[in-house]
Amino acid sequence: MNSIDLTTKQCTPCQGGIPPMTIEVANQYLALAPGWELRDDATKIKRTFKLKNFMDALALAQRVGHLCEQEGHHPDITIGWGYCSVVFQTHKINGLHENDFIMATKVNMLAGNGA
Ligand SMILES: C[C@H](O)[C@H](O)[C@H]1CNC2=NC(N)=NC(=O)C2=N1
Repeated sequence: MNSIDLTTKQCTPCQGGIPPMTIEVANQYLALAPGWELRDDATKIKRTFKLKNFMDALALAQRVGHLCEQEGHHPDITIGWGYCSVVFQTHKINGLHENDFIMATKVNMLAGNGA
């Protein structure tokens, strides 16, 4: 599991009709996505990036948004002074899918090591 580089994978369309990832599997995927945490009974993942000010948070949100639009898998993003929080869920299954973790690792790569 740890040897898989999710950043080399693409999001695949999720049509629903499959069960969401179990918490056990989600925890294994989390090991590949440093900084991300499970939320809402393991139906979502979240990471909050700290930035220097409001405009840097806004800029990160824009960059994350463009990346996610390219992949067709979209986050909920919240920004404020000095932070940008990113949440992923696969809506069709009201829970987590590998796509969410692919995006988490791609966002990590884009954002650098900001915690
Ligand atoms: C049709 C379209 O591909 C889907 O509605 C996509 C769009 N972006 C999405 N983004 C996220 N985060 N979860 C989804 O289930 C999702 N579904």
